[in-house]
Amino acid sequence: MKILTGAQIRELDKYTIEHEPIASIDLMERSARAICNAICEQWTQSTPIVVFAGPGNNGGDALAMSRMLAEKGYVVDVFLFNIHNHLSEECAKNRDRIIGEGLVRKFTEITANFEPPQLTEKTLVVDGLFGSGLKEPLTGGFASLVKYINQSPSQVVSIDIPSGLMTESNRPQEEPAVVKANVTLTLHIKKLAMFFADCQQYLGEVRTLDIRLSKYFIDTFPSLYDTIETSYIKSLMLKRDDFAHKGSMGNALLIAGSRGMAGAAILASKACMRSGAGKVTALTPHCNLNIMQMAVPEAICLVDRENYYSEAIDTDCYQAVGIGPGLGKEESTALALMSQLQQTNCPIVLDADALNMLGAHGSWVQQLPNNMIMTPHPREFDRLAGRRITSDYDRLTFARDMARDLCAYIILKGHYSALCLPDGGVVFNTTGNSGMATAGSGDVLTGIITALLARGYSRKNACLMGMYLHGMAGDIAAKRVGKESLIASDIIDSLPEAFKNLEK
Ligand SMILES: NC(=O)C1=CN([C@@H]2O[C@H](COP(=O)(O)OP(=O)(O)OC[C@H]3O[C@@H](n4cnc5c(N)ncnc54)[C@H](OP(=O)(O)O)[C@@H]3O)[C@@H](O)[C@H]2O)[C@@H](O)CC1
Ligand SMILES: Nc1ncnc2c1ncn2[C@@H]1O[C@H](COP(=O)(O)OP(=O)(O)O)[C@@H](O)[C@H]1O
Ligand SMILES: [K+]
Repeated sequence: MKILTGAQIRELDKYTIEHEPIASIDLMERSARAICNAICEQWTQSTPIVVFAGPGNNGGDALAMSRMLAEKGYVVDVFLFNIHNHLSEECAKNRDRIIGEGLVRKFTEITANFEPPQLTEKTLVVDGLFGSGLKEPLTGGFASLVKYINQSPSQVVSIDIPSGLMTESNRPQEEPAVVKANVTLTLHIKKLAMFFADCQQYLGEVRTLDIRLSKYFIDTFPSLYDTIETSYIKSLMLKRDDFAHKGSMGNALLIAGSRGMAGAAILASKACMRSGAGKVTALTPHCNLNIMQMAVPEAICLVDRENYYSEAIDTDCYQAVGIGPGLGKEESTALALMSQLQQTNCPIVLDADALNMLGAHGSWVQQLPNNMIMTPHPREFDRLAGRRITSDYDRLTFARDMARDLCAYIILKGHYSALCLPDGGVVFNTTGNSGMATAGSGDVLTGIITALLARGYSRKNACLMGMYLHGMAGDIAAKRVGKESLIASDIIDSLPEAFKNLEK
């Protein structure tokens, strides 16, 4: 599903209104009906409802919804904020309708002073102050109202997006004036901010309500942001030839591990073997040889004479190389890494310490050959970027620019990992769960993507499939062992079932 910016959503609304065609006020009725139904599913008529409506169409939705809830027998008190004596056309029409019907218990239009109502544990607050039209952070009276809502013991439902939250960029504020919702009922399409970790505290449970906006517009309008579709991933699956042999199924090399970090190499190599590569070779320090051979007997081991990776090797016989898990950050390792990158011609995945070493030698990042795949978690990305980035939107923007400048594939890892492509596009992954927040999960991802590259998937497809399979295996593992007990090996153990799901 594409993700549209606030400006694009306004165009989508406009296009739907012109081409369905449907009057703007009727589209608002449709949104309000969907919101009303969602609330009725979760709260009974015995719940007193307090609605805060703003001056724009978000407020219009809230007013229309209040009328519908009142028609269904809910006790509704409505506060419409019209401080500047200017309401959007649809908001004004809905104010007139609400007054005309007279079904809500109390309707107050605030033009100056506001006496806040009592909000109790029983009250349901509906926040329809501001939606996708918010232009800047809330201040003054609106900020005080948001604070009042957030300090109350009431449940809060936000219409479209919690008021105060921007649809895209939200920079850290000292005292953020953003409603903290328990449930966000977002209209038709999730907003970009909903994919960021730093916005989750405001969103609560996000439910997307279908308001039948133009499918044609969404399908044909170019968008920078997209989410992975299962059907698309299934369509990418390469068939195994009946006459396949291990030499034709890809030879993958992993450069991983150092003294005390054999586990990273083991996890990456096992995941690589489980992801379809014909042969996996691990280049690892001599001190880890025995444990590697015992833990992953299927893998071939090449040995570095030091306790860490110290020397680049010839990679001509491999179809893909994964570098980084547990590598350590010795200066000679960093030099070996740079030399390796210059002399390796096949696709390369850079993870963990490989990224940290590049970050520590700032100028090296700009010298990277084209087409690198990088899989940083947020802190690793900040090291690569050479500065502490304070918002998830800024980090994503930085990663997008870096992917374009370096012609690289950057997977910014997180709950919704984001693949930034050389053409400037971003694809969010939708599989995976918090059980995967456990050491070694990232090493598994490196192994999976390296295997897929060796198998012959393009860089883009290996990244998409890798993120998806990794998350799906994590979801299968969470069902089996629960999120609390999940460890990285469980993700590997669930890879067979994840692959089987894609073959169905
Ligand atoms: N038919 C449709 O189009 C549909 C629209 N839909 C609904 O409409 C919502 C979008 O509506 P919207 O575009 O009217 O914007 P909205 O979020 O209500 O805010 C605008 C108001 O806020 C004000 N304002 C802005 N920033 C401010 C600030 N910092 N501090 C204070 N005020 C500020 C701004 O003032 P102005 O800049 O105009 O002076 C204006 O008055 C969307 O989220 C969805 O709920 C759905 O029903 C689907 C069909
Ligand atoms: N809350 C979460 N939801 C979904 N996926 C997660 C979550 N936490 C971690 N992951 C996934 O687990 C992996 C963790 O990688 P990383 O931080 O590099 O771990 P490590 O360095 O320990 O191997 C990433 O692929 C990430 O997307
Ligand atoms: K809102």
